[in-house]
Amino acid sequence: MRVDVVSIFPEYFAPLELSLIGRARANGVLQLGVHDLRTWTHDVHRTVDDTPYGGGPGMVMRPEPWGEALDALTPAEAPPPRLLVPSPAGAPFTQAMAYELAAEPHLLFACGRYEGIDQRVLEHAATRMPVTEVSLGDYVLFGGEVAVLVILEAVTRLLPGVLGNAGSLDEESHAHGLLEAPIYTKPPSWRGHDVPEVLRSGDHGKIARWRREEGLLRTAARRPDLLDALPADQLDKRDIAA
Ligand SMILES: COc1cccc(COC(=O)c2cn[nH]c2)c1
Repeated sequence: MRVDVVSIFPEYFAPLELSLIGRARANGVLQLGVHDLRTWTHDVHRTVDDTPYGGGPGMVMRPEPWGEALDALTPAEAPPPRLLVPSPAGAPFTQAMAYELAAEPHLLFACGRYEGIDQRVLEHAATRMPVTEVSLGDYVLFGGEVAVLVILEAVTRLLPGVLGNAGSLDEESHAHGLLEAPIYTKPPSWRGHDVPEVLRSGDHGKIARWRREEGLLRTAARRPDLLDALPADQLDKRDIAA
């Protein structure tokens, strides 16, 4: 997968050299390009923002530098990249979207700052490539950079060969639309707290049932919204005989 990121703070992405994403790059699973938006400015002050039409606080990112940046990063002959714009006004980012993005050959991230990017940038881009504004949650950050780090981590770990034990993918939270059950390791007793007996029983059927039950109870307690989203056949309300 190729990923390009455009930002006025390209140094935000230095950490990507480290940890798993660094390994993904090393073994060629991920090609990452980080670009400074100011590359595509031509004035002596390298201006990327201006005041908002219609008034209001803050500044807006000008369309011209973005237009030239997206042109430069959208190769004419190859299939167009998918443009992702982290934004408080975006569609919720979910594990399902992470899987969807992990299947894309080329992602192009636009990091907004200030009050945002002139809307015409997205309108024009949409005539050449798929454009998705994506939200990580109902709060406002200074800019899209941190959101891109989150999305890239969620997506990269789904790429083949990035996670050592692929098994850990299909049992994690949100893999089945539910929260994961509690997990334990040695010692069997620690500061008076014991590991649930069932997990040490060796009865794998019983363990699987216990984990599903615990996952359902946790989901009902912390994320009832996820229960409502479950396909009917996956959830027998009696399962949560609390
Ligand atoms: C595109 O314009 C802007 C403007 C301001 C901040 C940002 C960064 O994104 C967020 O703040 C965000 C993403 N998910 N939840 C919050 C983008």
